[in-house]
Amino acid sequence: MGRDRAPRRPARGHRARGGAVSDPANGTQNGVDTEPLLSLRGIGRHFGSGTGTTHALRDITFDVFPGEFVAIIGPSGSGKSTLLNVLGLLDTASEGEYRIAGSSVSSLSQRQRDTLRAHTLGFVFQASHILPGESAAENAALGLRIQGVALPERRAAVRGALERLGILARAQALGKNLSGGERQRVAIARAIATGPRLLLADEPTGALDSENSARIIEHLHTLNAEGVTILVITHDPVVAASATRRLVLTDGRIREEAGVAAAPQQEPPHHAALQARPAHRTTPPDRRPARGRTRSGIARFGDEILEAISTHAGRPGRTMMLLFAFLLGAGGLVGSIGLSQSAAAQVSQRLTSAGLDEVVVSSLGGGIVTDPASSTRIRELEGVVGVGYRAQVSAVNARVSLLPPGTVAEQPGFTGRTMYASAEYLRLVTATTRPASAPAVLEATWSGDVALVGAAAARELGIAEAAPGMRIFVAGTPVEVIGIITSAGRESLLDSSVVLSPALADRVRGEQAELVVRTQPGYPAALAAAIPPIVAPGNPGVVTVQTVADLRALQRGVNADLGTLVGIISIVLLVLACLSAATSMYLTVRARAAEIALRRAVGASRAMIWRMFTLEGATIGAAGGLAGSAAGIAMVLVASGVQQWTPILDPAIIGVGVLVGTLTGIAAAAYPALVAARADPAQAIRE
Ligand SMILES: Nc1ncnc2c1ncn2[C@@H]1O[C@H](COP(=O)(O)OP(=O)(O)OP(=O)(O)O)[C@@H](O)[C@H]1O
Repeated sequence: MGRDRAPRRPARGHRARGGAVSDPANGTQNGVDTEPLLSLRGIGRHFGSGTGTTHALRDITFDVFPGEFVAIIGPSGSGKSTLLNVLGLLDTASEGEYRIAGSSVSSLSQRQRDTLRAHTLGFVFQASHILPGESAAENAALGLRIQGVALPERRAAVRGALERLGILARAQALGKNLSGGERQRVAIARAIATGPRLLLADEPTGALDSENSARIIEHLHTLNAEGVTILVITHDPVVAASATRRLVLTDGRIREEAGVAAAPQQEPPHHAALQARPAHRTTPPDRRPARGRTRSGIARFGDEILEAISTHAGRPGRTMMLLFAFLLGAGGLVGSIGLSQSAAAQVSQRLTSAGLDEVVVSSLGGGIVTDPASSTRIRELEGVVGVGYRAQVSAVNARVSLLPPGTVAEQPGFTGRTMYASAEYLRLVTATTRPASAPAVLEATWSGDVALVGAAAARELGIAEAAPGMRIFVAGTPVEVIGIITSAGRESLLDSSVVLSPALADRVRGEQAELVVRTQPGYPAALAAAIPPIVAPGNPGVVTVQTVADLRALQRGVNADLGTLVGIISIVLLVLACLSAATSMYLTVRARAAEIALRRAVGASRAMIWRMFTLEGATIGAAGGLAGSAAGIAMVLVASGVQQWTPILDPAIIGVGVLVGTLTGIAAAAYPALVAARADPAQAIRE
């Protein structure tokens, strides 16, 4: 259907029903177009179902021929916008047949509909839907960008369109700085830059004063005179009067306004601008720009990335928030990887410094270890360099303070370690003291209750120097500080330790007593086997011997634990970053509904919209990842500096940060991009 025969293309004042088509072979008669550009037969559109059904359009039948200027008028709610959306392929009719240039739209794929919208149709909306952060020229180029038209052609077409609308001088002004009239002219420039055959305009003068309205009407007529078919929805009687044909919609039904054939010949009374309206042409010239050169896939992708970046630049507040979310995620990841690697290296370094020359002996209950005979027997074994003694004192037992307990209301608790150690132990771990003789004094039982204090412990306790009469209190007992450990040697914890003399052992209980046996290189394994029967001949099973080989297994365990911990922290941080970014992007999609609809209207496919938001996520994620890498590296450097570790920073970690940021950005954008791609443009354009 839709091919009712009529003798020739009606010049003006067509019937509302049964528009004419003749000569299907070429659609012309004597050089005059006879095939309708638009043909509607029995079109209906209803929303909802059952008793709540709204019939917005009912049995709409009419044709629009090339070169016509048709006004659709009607009261509010009569279905005008719905009709325009159906005509513009932003919405689909519930029933009837709609043909554009002879092709039934119901047989077209979504992609073909997008292409048809991009190349054949141009839209001008009541709210001009100008992108506020982009210049007038960039706004006008939107359709061409979506079509992938090469830059020189794009520039030329945009320049031509802006010039025709008399707004070239404002080409570089941002959309948000344009006046209402200027916006609408840019919107028309955007619509015509792609060289459409049909311009669909919804209340193009609705928000304008009479002077600006007159200019817009003039421009529409100039375009019409150049061959663009115009279909305009309007409440403005002047626009309606200037059309060559008027269709009236009432309650979703259409009728041709009686006696309109002569209407276009009359000059509208109060728009002087229209006096210059050119005569209506029957055969429009083909105004479509040559589309020989479109951008290659890579160049288009580059354009899309630039567009994503420019979108971020146009919304600095939101961009900073998103950037911060990704910065935290990627920074946490990079920082925790760097810190765990540095910490693992530190553990390795400790173990290496323990070297292959150490055996640690402990026993159940500790009695065997504390027996001086055990040390003497071990010392006699081949390969033994020395035997040192150490024992921990639990914090509960130690209660170290500078002033006697109870003399001041509250004393800060000492957070370091309290231990017993023999002078030989201090020598074996190569600790140094001031005075150098302090370790020997520590062991001499006649010296009474004395202690050595590590440099960091001394700072914490507020001890400047070991001096006669300088005391601390350990479990309420006054203890003289006889020296400061100036260098902790191989046992770095000594720095923050208080080392007590054995004379205190009867009042302050020690635990985990151990003998540290320093050996010649290569002896630990043999000594580990030899020591238990020597120190506990009757029951060697109560003796535990640890060598560095055991500690290496421990190191692997520690590294694995650190790795797991880092993994969990990183995943939590990334998930949080992803969730907060996804929320923000989802809100953005909602806020940009009109922009999405506009892009769909000028020909963007669903895939393009999906790509646009995904690229926005990827670019902000990559930027956040880069910033996060920098922050993470700074964190590792600062923490290592404070801990006096050697920072371990693999340069590849920057790449990891950027990659993880990008992937998180894509993941965050996935759902919002899908929502955007699926958005109903007809619905969004109303909002
Ligand atoms: N998505 C929708 N869901 C439900 N009802 C809808 C939807 N779109 C339009 N309608 C209804 O269809 C009818 C026609 O609406 P439409 O917006 O096309 O009218 P209009 O003539 O353009 O009105 P106005 O001049 O006020 O913009 C109205 O009753 C409207 O509420």
